[in-house]
Amino acid sequence: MTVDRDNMEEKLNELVEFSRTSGKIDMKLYTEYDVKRGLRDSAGKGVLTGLTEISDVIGFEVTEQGEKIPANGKLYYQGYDVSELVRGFRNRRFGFEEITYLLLFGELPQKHQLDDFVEILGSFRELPEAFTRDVIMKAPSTNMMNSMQKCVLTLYSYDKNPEDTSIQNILRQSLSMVAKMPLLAVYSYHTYRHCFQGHNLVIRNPKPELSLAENLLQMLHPDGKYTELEAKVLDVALVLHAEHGGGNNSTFTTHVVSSSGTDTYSAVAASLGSLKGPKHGGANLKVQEMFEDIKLHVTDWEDEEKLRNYLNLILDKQAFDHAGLIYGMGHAVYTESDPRAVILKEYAQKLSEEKNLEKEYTLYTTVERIAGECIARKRRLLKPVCANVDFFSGFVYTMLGLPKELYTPLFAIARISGWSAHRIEELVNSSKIIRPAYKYVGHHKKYAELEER
Ligand SMILES: CC(=O)SCCNC(=O)CCNC(=O)[C@H](O)C(C)(C)COP(=O)(O)OP(=O)(O)OC[C@H]1O[C@@H](n2cnc3c(N)ncnc32)[C@H](O)[C@@H]1OP(=O)(O)O
Ligand SMILES: O=C([O-])CC(=O)C(=O)O
Repeated sequence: MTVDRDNMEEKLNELVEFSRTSGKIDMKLYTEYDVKRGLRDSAGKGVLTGLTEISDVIGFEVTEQGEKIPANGKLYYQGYDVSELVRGFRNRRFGFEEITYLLLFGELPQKHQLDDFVEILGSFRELPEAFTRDVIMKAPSTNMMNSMQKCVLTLYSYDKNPEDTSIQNILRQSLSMVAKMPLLAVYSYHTYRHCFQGHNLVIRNPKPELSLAENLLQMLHPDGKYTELEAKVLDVALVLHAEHGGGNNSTFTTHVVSSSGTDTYSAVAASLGSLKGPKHGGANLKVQEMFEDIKLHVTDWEDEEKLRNYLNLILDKQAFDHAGLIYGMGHAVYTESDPRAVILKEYAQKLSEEKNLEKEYTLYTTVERIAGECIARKRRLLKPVCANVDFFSGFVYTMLGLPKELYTPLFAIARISGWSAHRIEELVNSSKIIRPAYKYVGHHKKYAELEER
């Protein structure tokens, strides 16, 4: 049968129109039934759906009178202030491994415990035989997050015990995932460059004695070389992205999916899908694209008025991707500041001085300042809007020579530690399937035979 493409397009367009109109719900009903849209109350506060000891995300202070006021953000991993943790291992190589241990087991490791843990991770840092050829290089993708999802799902087939949801088995699978994630990302990237851009394909093996950050860099660069500074900054970035409470979209996905009793590979693939979204981890790539767009349209970066006008056009859906969002700005919890953005901003400043990119850094900080005001005014927000973790990360990665295709995968390489800790916490504590309610607001109808419709 030959397909009439034009006719098919028309038929599909009709269905598109049905999809647009049939599911449209009157916004007033959300208020009438007090629906917690986005699982948030009318003040924007998240609905309490779980308890966790893994991390604490703080965006407000409570006064003696019990009033909640915006404050500089604080983030604690298992009770430890993340800013202190980052300062604490300034001169050590395995910050991310140490933090992964902390998130999973609740305490900072002693020296011998960290050494053993690094050795265990190193032993998992290899792919099954011919996996790169048979899985990563087959049906390559232009998006590394999708490529990683495919790889994660396929690793199920290579696991001799994939379905067992005992904590022992889930921990084994989780550590294996933490160790393998950089390989999946970097090899997917090399494959993409080879298949879509015609570059030579160089696959470098991981080295068990190197940290995860060092391994990532040595596998990424064809000559395997990297500087100590590059490895250190990347290690810090991974630590800062490793965990953010149970309510963030990808970790909540981990909770939802794990609560059904599914396997680890399915849970990780689902969380990767969530993290990819531009309102979540995918924002780091969007920020970079947004800045390219701003630079194209506002030539004088010091002209604050022109920058403000352009940001307002973005918010009015008249510029950039027409989504009405200034990426890298705003957060569901933080108000005055996101502590991770504060740290990444410091690195951005230092690196921009080294690379003679001070003008670019100033553009970022100007947009950061103006965008907060513009968003608050346009969206009539009473709380301050700050830069989030995604605002400076892409700029930092670019200065480290990391390609934009790997920005969101880098987030995933880090956040797998948090997802794993939360998956275990979900299964240790709760046997209750997560199942909120949706109120039916349609109309019941009488069935009509095909000929009578
Ligand atoms: C790792 C991370 O996930 S960090 C976040 C990364 N995402 C981004 O940077 C994308 C841009 N930012 C946003 O879209 C939002 O700030 C989010 C998704 C991060 C948080 O959204 P919310 O929890 O709804 O934030 P909040 O309650 O403060 O928002 C209030 C209103 O301001 C809007 N708003 C908040 N930030 C922005 C922004 N950067 N640009 C435009 N509008 C914004 C929200 O869309 C919301 O409008 P709505 O009520 O009509 O939906
Ligand atoms: O907590 C959130 O909503 C988003 C998130 O994952 C983060 O900021 O790291």
